[in-house]
Amino acid sequence: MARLPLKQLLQENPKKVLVLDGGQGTELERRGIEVANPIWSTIPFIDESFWSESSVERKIVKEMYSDFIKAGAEALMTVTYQASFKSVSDNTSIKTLSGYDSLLTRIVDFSRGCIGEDKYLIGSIGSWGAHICREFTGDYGPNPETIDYYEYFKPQLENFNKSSQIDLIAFETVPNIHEVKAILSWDNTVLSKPFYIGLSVGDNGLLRDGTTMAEIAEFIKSLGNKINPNFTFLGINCVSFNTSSNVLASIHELLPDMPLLVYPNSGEVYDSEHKIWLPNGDKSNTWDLVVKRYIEAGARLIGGCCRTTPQDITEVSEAVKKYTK
Ligand SMILES: C[S+](C)CC[C@H](N)C(=O)O
Ligand SMILES: N[C@@H](CCS)C(=O)O
Ligand SMILES: [Zn+2]
Repeated sequence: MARLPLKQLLQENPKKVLVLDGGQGTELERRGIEVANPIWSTIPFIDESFWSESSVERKIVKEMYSDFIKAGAEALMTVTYQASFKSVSDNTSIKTLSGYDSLLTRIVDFSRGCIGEDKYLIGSIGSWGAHICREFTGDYGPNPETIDYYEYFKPQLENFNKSSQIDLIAFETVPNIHEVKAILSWDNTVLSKPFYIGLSVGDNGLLRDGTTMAEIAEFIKSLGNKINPNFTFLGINCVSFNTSSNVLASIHELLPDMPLLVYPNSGEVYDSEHKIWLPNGDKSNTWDLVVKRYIEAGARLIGGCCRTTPQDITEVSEAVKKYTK
């Protein structure tokens, strides 16, 4: 394996900041793939025709990875954000656990083939809310504490745990405190490789369900040494570009020793009913400025989420080089 284990890389190089890719789902959409459906960006992988060398969609996915790498990405994600067993089995002809497991393994192996051995491959798992498009509201109904998050995540988690290709598991765009607590209650028999949690935070600096960053920090501190040692980064993703550096700084202040990650969206706002992005009224910051702030706030993994492109990652990568010299 050409790459060092991720934790070793970070421990041996305390100043190292890894550059992540941009938003895969919206980037595929920009390149002509129709993603407005219940399994969102995983849709191209479902039809058997994707796996033939002549597939146009296959070429698009390969080119996307190649362009993110050219832009400077060192860690790239599988396109499996909305590929939970529930989402896939409810909405495609794949109904069995074994069929589902084969699909994920195929996607993971294909993704590794696209990015090569020296880049890190992150297994993307969208939050529970993603399958009902509530990742930007955190509205998990009247009893979010009774949802069986483990049952929901288990098939995807087990596939990524056992995969030798996946370096890091990503719980992305998590908007609800009960889901955060559930994930952090799993020990290293359930989550047996490095993982992170990307919180979905509003412009008001609160988790989408209204929980403060201070409450989240207190909860993490309360776990003490019972915390799963594979918990590698905490951070934010798909938060607005403009507010992201303030939110990250507030988490850093509360948890100064926690390695952080950040990959904001473009600042456009998702209309979940029509599955379209509404314009960003105020793109007042630049990547150069926000990346500088992210690094000051303890970020070790920086990239872009929805509606960010290889051009954004070029700017992220240049800024990371500049501020980690
Ligand atoms: C991060 S959002 C743009 C993903 C898509 C959303 N869950 C949907 O299903 O429309
Ligand atoms: N990794 C996912 C996150 C969506 S919020 C994507 O970029 O498509
Ligand atoms: Zn996003």
